[in-house]
Amino acid sequence: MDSRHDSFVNFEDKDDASPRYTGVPSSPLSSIPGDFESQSMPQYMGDLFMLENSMEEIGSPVTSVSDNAVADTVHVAPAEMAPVDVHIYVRRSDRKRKRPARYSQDPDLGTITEPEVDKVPEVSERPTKQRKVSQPKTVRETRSRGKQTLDVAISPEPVTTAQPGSDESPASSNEVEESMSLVENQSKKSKIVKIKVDAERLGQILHSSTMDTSVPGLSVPEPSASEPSSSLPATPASSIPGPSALALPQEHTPPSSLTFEPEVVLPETQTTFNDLVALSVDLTKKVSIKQKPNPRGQPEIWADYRHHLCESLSGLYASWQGSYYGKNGVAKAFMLDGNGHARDHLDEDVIILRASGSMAKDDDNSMKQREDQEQKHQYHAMVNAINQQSPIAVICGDKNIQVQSKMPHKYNSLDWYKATHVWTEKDRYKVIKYRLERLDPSTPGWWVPENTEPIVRLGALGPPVRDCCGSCGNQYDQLYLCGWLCLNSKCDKFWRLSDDSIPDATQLLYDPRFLKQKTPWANEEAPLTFRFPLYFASAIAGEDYKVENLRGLTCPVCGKCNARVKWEGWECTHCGFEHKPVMNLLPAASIQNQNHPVTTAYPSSHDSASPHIKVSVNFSHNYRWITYKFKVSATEEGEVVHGIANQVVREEQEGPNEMWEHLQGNCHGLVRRELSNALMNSFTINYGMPYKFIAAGDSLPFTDAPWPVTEAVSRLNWADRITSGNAIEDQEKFNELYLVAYLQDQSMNYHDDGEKGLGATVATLSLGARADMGFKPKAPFYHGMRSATHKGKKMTVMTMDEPLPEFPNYELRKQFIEEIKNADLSKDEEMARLAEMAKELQASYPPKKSHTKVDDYIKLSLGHGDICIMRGAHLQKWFEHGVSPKGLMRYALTCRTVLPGHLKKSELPDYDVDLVQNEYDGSRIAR
Ligand SMILES: O=C(O)CCC(=O)C(=O)O
Repeated sequence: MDSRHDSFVNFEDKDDASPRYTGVPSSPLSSIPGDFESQSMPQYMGDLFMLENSMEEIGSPVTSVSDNAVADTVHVAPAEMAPVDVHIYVRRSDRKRKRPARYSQDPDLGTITEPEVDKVPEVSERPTKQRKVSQPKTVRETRSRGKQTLDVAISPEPVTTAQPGSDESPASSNEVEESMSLVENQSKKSKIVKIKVDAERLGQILHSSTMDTSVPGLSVPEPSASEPSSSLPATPASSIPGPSALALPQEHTPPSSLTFEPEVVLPETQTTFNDLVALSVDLTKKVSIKQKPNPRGQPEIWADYRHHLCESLSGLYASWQGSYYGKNGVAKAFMLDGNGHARDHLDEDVIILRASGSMAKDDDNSMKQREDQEQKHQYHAMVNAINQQSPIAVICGDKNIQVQSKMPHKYNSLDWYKATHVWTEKDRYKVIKYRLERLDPSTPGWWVPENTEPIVRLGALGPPVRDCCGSCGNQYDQLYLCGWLCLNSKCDKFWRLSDDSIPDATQLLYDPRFLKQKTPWANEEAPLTFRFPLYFASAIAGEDYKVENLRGLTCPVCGKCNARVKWEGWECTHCGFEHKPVMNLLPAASIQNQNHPVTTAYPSSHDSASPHIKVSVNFSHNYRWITYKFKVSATEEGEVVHGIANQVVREEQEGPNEMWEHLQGNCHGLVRRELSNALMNSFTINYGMPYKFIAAGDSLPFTDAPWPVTEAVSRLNWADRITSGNAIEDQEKFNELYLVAYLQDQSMNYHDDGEKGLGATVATLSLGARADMGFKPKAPFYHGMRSATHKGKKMTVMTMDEPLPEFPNYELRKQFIEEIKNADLSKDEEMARLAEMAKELQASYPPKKSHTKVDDYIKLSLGHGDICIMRGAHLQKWFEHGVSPKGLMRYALTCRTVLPGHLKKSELPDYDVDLVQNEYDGSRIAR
């Protein structure tokens, strides 16, 4: 199989060690010394992020208003705590009410969907009663990050529960339909009191009483005449955050028909709870992709294909498959596409996402989490991004379910973000989650639906509730309205509510104060625009061939990402923008390696070969000709010849130096071919007979070729003759030349040139940078095992190919092959036996010895002007070769003989492929 296209260009700086295909972070965690879990984080960062086991102290007493919509308890702080404030209210329950804001699985979306519209905390089926609650003592304000916040504790005084006009008996503490948990730090000592609260009604009351209607965007209904809102206790809206600071959506305004119980005190923190539920539901609403509204704008950059995106944004986002990109241990970018985690969130300013990894395909082919996510490199890279205040770029795919609007393109840049929180949650498995906040939220993002206003702006709700774990002592923000949770995955209270229960993962609603908090950074400037500056040719020789200067184009006109496909420069396939700076060429003199100077003497060899390879050497025409002969199968031989050129060869008239310099300026039409959602690594062009693996018609006549092409064909024919001993009239002449131009770091993966209908000899002239070329037997041949599918079942079976003596398990394999040949087995029996044999072969390998990897038999070091000839009808069937150049720029001019009959009539070229030229005879370099 031809796998030469499998390698993609990594356009990043040379020092980047990141893998090309995966979302695995690129770099070692060099910036994270030792055991990260035990590190203290800087005090000044304390407000900005949550980090497991970080030891930052916030100091202020923490009160958490907590409740999920179905939890039943009010946690009351112990009596000795001071100050003690009571904020409980009552309502009549509404047993008909739908379940609270909760997520449900929508088969259409295949993911979580918006909660039910009627979003109120769940109520019990029990009859309800009004409860009188003790009056609050004080409301204490504390200051946090320059904002007023409310610390609330609750008095341990008894709770009365008789509702006026109700004949129901007081509810027991078990009769709670909704609760709010007000917890002081010493949660272990908390006393639990259960009350009924009608959140909706409460919301109504509060809307009509404490809302500051002057807040822009706030929609508050006029209180109706029947509403005794004037009897509300006077709580200056200006003194507290909460509803006065909320911009509540109209649809969550409660109905105005309910009556108010004047004896109930309305605490401000409580005030927000019901609104918080509604707000949370509204903020986390999800709409199916088809129903998403149009965005108000367009992304700065966009792409149709992942490889065009990655090549254009390399250095910022170069993850061909994964959703995450990091470099040197710092998170750089995320790609958000598909469904994500159930509680992923993406609004105009905030993103919550799950760490990538730990997923595997389920039986139904969907990706499912299969194991706990651990705090690995990606986690630490996010922590580094937080600590270093290093912005993160976010790209959104058109399959993203969280984003509020329809994505105009397959991939769209969103914006730059601050990483603010990393933490661990738990569903079935532990999940690592991140919170990102827009770096500059001053103007609405382009993806905000047109004609809409944000529901609530960043920071408008004040800071989130923060509490401290009674067991591990760590402090965390409260993430969900169900209550505060310890997020230290090593703590015995991890992911437990204050009553020690584990929250129902399907019922979790984000606390809007957590979602919408504002995190100040010292510098909130984006480090780059997504439209990268254009590259202009450098005056420095060779600079234009450097990998970082080859990255794709983020079109300055339309924003489309276009990989660099043409040798001549960049083109936008959307708007036609072109950028073709004239490249500064590398002179032949620059090829000389001062450590290994090539002189007029026969150059020394830098090749290596396995001991079983027969090596012979000849010297002629200023080439050192080394021949490597080896068995390519049990019955056939093949050879690889390496002609190492010296200075005389290189400097010959129309020789390698002149060819090299001419080709750089005159070989037009080189392209990186687009093949099944990838681009071939290097630039290529084909002359003469069409070479099958390139689409027919992509070949040019030799008459259109620059002179070094026809010169190379002639020289390679000559080299084949003098190394094979064939007379010119017996020679199967080359009629095709495939020219490959490798720029820095481009390479060709292991492949064979065994397309059917090709002659037995393939020869290459190498120009420019030195390259390693490896030859090895194909893995199934070498190890005697291959994968097979039999009756729909995937299995590894032994191959029946006769092994070579140097292969592993040589004797055993021969014995097995004989056994199969002599046994009279049905196909099923044979496959079963071959599978058993493969197991036995595997078992006989020493521990840690790979049974898929194969080492090179021969490694050539090809220099400028060198010739490589592969000869043998079966060499390409059993062996493969791969090339990795080591310098800035290299050409390989490879000739084959495309035999008559190889191409269908329709594939035959409509030009003459015969080379009318003088045959090269090497006379100028004879020695
Ligand atoms: O780059 C080279 O030297 C060889 C190229 C090659 O293997 C091919 O064209 O198939």
